[in-house]
Amino acid sequence: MSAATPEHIMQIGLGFWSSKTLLSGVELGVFSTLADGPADLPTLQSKLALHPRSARDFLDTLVALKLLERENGIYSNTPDTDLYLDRAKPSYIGGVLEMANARLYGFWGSLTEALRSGELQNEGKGGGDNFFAAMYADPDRLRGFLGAMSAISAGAAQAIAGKFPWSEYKTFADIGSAQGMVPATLAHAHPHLTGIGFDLPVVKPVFEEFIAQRGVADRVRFRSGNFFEDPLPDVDVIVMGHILHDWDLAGKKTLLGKAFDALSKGGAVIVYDAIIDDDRRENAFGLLMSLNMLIETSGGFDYTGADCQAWMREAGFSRTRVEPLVGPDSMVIGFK
Ligand SMILES: C[S@@+](CC[C@H](N)C(=O)[O-])C[C@H]1O[C@@H](n2cnc3c(N)ncnc32)[C@H](O)[C@@H]1O
Repeated sequence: MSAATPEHIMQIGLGFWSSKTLLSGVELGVFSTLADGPADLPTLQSKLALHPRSARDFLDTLVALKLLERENGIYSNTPDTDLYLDRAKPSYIGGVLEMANARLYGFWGSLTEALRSGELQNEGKGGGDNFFAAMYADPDRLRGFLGAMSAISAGAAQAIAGKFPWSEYKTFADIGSAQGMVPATLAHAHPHLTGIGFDLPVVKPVFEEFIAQRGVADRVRFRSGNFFEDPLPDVDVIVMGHILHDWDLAGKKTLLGKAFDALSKGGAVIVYDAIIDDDRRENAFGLLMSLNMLIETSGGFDYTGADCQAWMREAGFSRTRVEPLVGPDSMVIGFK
């Protein structure tokens, strides 16, 4: 029998110390600055406008957290932070962390209140605009959010391009496409495919710019629409990534029913999210994501593969299966 220790409890209980140190590092541009070249403490203190009191503690904390390296007093990025946290590189994933720092970090402070009230705790608290309306009223936040979605979905997009039998299909639509990471990745990997990114009208210019940059504008088009009010495009495959978890059970079932109606016979729907394991005890990220939906939405929640397959069968899909993608994400496929 293993002896009890407080270590695990304390690591989780004070986990926000490490989290916020990284988020402030991204906000201050520590990693982008060091991507220009290694630097010593006085140089960084001046370039990052840090007060002398804690500059050394801050940078050495990042060293101890294995997010920076230090040799003979000279700080540099690790290979990971240089690739993923330098704003000048296309591989930058800091958009998600900037969003977490600017929004979620504060909103999660109200988790206890949310658990008691069942009410969201973000910009929409107290009956304001819904999450997307509030976010999309500000062009900078719109771009930031859509870019963050691309960073979150890049790995899943590659896995979906590799794991689904695309050679059997010709057309697809990505419903709630954001900037278009999934359509761009699918079109790039499979030159026989043509696709549609379907999202709210305000997303169009950001989508079209991204698709042109990726060189697939001849095969991927944008369609403006509201997925609760408008019909979904008639295609062979419908993808819904990080969509179903935003909505309550009725909304989830409505979207799956609309996908079934729009698909051609023999078509398929691919739903991906941080799908929770059926026993609801392993995928901590998926369960935390569901709490994040409590903070961010009025009825959204994450779900297991068994839940989603049952909803798909209820919508009319005849065969369903779950396949892991990358990290905490899995896809649930339903065949019409
Ligand atoms: C959480 S993001 C997911 C983006 C992308 N599928 C991914 O996985 O990275 C949800 C997307 O749904 C879009 N959306 C929200 N409500 C919508 C609606 N009623 N009709 C169409 N799109 C909507 C948002 O604009 C946003 O791009």
